[in-house]
Order: sequence, then structure tokens, then C-alpha cells
Amino acid sequence: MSVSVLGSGAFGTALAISLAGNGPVTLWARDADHAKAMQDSRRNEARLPGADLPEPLTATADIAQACSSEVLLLAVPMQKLRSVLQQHKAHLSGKTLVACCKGIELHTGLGPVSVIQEVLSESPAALLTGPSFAADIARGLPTALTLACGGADLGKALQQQLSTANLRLYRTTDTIGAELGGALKNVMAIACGAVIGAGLGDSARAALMTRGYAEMQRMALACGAKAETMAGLSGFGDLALTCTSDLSRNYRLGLSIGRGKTFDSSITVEGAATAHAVAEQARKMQLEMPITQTVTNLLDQRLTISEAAALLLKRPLKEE
Ligand SMILES: NC(=O)C1=CN([C@@H]2O[C@H](COP(=O)(O)OP(=O)(O)OC[C@H]3O[C@@H](n4cnc5c(N)ncnc54)[C@H](O)[C@@H]3O)[C@@H](O)[C@H]2O)C=CC1
Ligand SMILES: O=C(CO)COP(=O)(O)O
Repeated sequence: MSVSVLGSGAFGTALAISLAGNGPVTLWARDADHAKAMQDSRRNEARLPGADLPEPLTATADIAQACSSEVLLLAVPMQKLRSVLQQHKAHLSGKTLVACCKGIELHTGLGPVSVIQEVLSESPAALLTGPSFAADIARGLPTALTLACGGADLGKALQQQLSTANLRLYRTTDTIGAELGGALKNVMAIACGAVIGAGLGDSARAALMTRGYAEMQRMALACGAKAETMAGLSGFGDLALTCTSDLSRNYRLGLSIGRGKTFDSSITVEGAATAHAVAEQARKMQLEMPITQTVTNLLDQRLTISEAAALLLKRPLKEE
């Protein structure tokens, strides 16, 4: 099965570089000048500086050419996924679609696989998620990800096809768990960044990561996901990476909040919209998610970091 990656951001480019080790791969950019610059310079300096595009990788802005592949990886920001699917529906229809984004859609509360199923119900859908920085994948550093697909046979085929020499995929049929793990860890990363940025210490971060994980489990189980998925690469694994590394944009947004600094709004930070989407879902489902709620209050500047910490600390004492 041939593969194309739609979306020439950091992650799409890194995945295409890695997949080029398996054979020809097409990388689609919406902007013709960007595609041409990548094809000519064999670099994507705008989004993934310093990484060489290998010879089997073809960059194009021709959506028909990109969608001639059987498997299409969708590496666009979560809040843009629906419009990309709708805009290119005719080309995408009937293809196997693998979402590579992390988040929950703001106005529907849906994850990426559910959005694909809503817009293109006849197309098989899967999700590629887990702990990985684009820069690491592009450098060929060892990485392990989760391939989530409701259909077990298709999941196995995609696992084979999308694993590369340095990218090891595990598979699951629990798409809801994988969606929620990848989405919620970004919210927790914003919280952890804020704590570190404000100088509240590593112990506070460990507390947030652990209680954040409890929130992730609470929502995942209430949505029918498996606890083991949350304990795997797409949940715990990505939580550990994103809450502890300056390479994470979500964590860096949190650092800025904690330091009282502004953050470049053009940078893709999935956890911001997702925090609002999840807080709303939690309200509807009557789930307690105090850290997620606090992150929305910090993002909307309804609380300062010291007010937020004080409120979390003085919640009623409870069993772990
Ligand atoms: N950067 C990373 O290390 C990783 C990113 N991801 C996920 O990958 C997804 C994409 O993130 P990045 O590539 O890092 O973001 P990015 O900000 O580097 O790139 C986003 C890309 O999407 C494209 N795009 C936006 N709207 C579009 C539209 N309507 N039509 C076509 N293309 C459109 C932009 O042109 C840009 O090339 C996010 O959900 C992120 O959570 C997952 C794992 C690692
Ligand atoms: O998802 C990621 C790591 O697994 C990338 O994190 P950021 O989107 O916060 O940069």
C-alpha cells in the first residue's frame, strides 16, 4: 500500500522522512510555494529546520497526486481536521485515513477518529499517536508510537506498513482511549509548564502529573476506553514526555503562563482548545476534572497561577 502524508508541518514532515526509509512517500502542502521550496531545497526550513528530505520523498501541493496513495496520514492541527476533510472529501473518499493529530474538537467534543467517521463514514479510520517529538523522528532517533484502529486486521496491516527502522508501532483497537490519551496529556503539559514557570517546583509537577493521570483515567473509563490504553504509549508515555520537556509547545505555553510572559499565538498548541472542549465534556458528564478546569481558567486569565495553586490545594481532602 502506498502512503502519503497530508500536512507539511513539523510532524507530517518528520513522519514522511521516516516513512521514506520504507519506500516512496508523498508529502502534501496546501501552499504551492511551500511544496516547491521543499522539493527544490530538500528541506522544510519553515517547520522542521535542519532536517534533510530523503530522495524517496516527493513534496507536492497537488491534492489529487497526494491522494492517489491508498493510505493517507492526516498531520494537520486537530481544530483544522474537519475543514481539511470537508474541503478534500472527493479525493479522500474511500481511502484509509490515519489521523496524526492530538486533541478534541472544540465545538463537538469529538476526537480525530470520530471526526473522520462523521465526515467520511465510508473511509476506514485510524490514529497514530504517542510520545514523539518531530525533531527526534526526523533525526532517526528511536521512537515508539500507538497505532489505534477499530478494525483489528486493518490495524495489523497499518502497524506493519507504518513501522520503520526507528519508529516502532504498537497497536490497539481502543481508538477512544488513544484519542483521549493524546488529547488530555497536552492539557496536563500546560499545567506542568505553568507550575515550573512559576517556580513551584518539581514536587508540584509530580503531583500534577499523577493527579492529571487520574483525571485522564476518569474521563477515559467514563467514555468506554480501556485503562490499559491510558497506561500505554498514547497516555502515560506521552504524558511523561510532554510534561517534562522544553521541546513540547504545550509545556512551553505553560512555562510562559507561569512566568507571566506572552506566547506566540501562531504556534500550534493543541492543549488550549482541547482543555476547553474537555472541560465542557466533563461538565456534561458530571466528571470532576479540577486540573483541566484550572487550565481553562489560566488560559482565559480568570485565575493567576498562585490563585490556581491555592484553589487546587484547598479542595476537600479525599482518598487516593
Ligand atoms: N510536532 C510534534 O513533535 C508532534 C506533533 N503531533 C501532532 O501533529 C499535529 C500537527 O502538529 P505539527 O505538525 O507539529 O504542527 P505545525 O504547526 O508544525 O504544522 C501544522 C501544519 O498544518 C498545516 N495546516 C493547517 N491548516 C491546514 C489546512 N486547513 N489545510 C492544510 N494544511 C493545514 C499548516 O500549513 C502546517 O504545515 C498536532 O495535532 C500535533 O499535536 C504529534 C506528535 C508530535
Ligand atoms: O505530542 C507531542 C509529543 O508527543 C508534541 O508535543 P507538543 O505539541 O506539545 O509540542
